[in-house]
Amino acid sequence: MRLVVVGAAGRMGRMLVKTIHETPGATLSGAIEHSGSIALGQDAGLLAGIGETGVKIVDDPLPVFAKAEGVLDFTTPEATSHFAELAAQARIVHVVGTTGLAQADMARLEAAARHAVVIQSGNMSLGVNLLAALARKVASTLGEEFDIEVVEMHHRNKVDAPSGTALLLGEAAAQGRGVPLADNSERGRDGVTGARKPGAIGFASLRGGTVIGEHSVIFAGPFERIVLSHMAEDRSLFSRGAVRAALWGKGKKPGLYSMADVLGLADI
Ligand SMILES: NC(=O)C1=CN([C@@H]2O[C@H](COP(=O)(O)OP(=O)(O)OC[C@H]3O[C@@H](n4cnc5c(N)ncnc54)[C@H](OP(=O)(O)O)[C@@H]3O)[C@@H](O)[C@H]2O)C=CC1
Ligand SMILES: O=C(O)C1=N[C@H](C(=O)O)C[C@H](O)C1
Repeated sequence: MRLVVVGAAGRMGRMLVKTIHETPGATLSGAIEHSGSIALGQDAGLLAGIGETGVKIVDDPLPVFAKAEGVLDFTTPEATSHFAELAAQARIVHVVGTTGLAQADMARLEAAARHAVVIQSGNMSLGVNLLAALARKVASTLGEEFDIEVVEMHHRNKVDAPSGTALLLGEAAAQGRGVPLADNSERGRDGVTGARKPGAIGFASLRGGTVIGEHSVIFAGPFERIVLSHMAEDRSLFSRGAVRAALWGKGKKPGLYSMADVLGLADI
């Protein structure tokens, strides 16, 4: 499958280039960065530390998408909205790992998914998607006397909070409870907040150092706590998930899919 990496000079972009190189059935057919990026003109493989691939980083996605079958996108919400439109026009698989997506960005992905396969997830790892299924199950089993808190820690350069994964886990817990997350989430507590609202799902974000990604869903009840946790140990966890998603998406009907669909976890 011919794959393009957008944001090819980023932390995930470089990891994606490496993973494509290591994956049978996948080939790097293009690498995109924004105009003005200092990476333009560089070989994507050299930048990723795998040696020369002959694929130079360029800033015009149109001719690159026209020759590809899929695009792997871990960039920014604005860039992802733009790439969604272009990928839909080219009818190629769009794997979206970008987090911090607003409702309007999700609406653009939904519109693109009418014409092409879009696979979007705040976390591409097996472990986190399994954790989400477990959080849904635990939340559906316990009553409101168990308070739910989602805690995450990431590296100092992460720009969005709560993380996409924290929101995915919060959404799973809300589904388990049978309530909409939007009406029940408590974010960014500071000052005299008053007592915790019954039924709230709380979020707390820590930032520092080089932490790749750590998440816990805490169910705090009377005199006991259940803590479900996941720790990412290497970014290749996410890039391998993304390449697997692209290969899975090839030949599927247009639509908006999740990593749970790719991993066969949607029904558990
Ligand atoms: N779903 C998942 O499993 C995972 C999701 N992520 C998410 O992926 C995203 C990227 O993370 P990370 O790699 O750490 O971030 P980086 O900032 O390292 O990478 C993003 C890259 O995209 C580039 N970029 C920005 N705008 C454009 C554009 N218009 N066209 C092309 N390239 C562009 C940036 O360039 P420049 O730096 O010059 O601005 C940068 O090189 C984040 O939202 C993060 O949360 C991360 C890991 C796993
Ligand atoms: O920005 C990151 O690094 C990560 N972002 C994703 C998120 O927001 O959850 C996934 C992973 O935790 C790493």
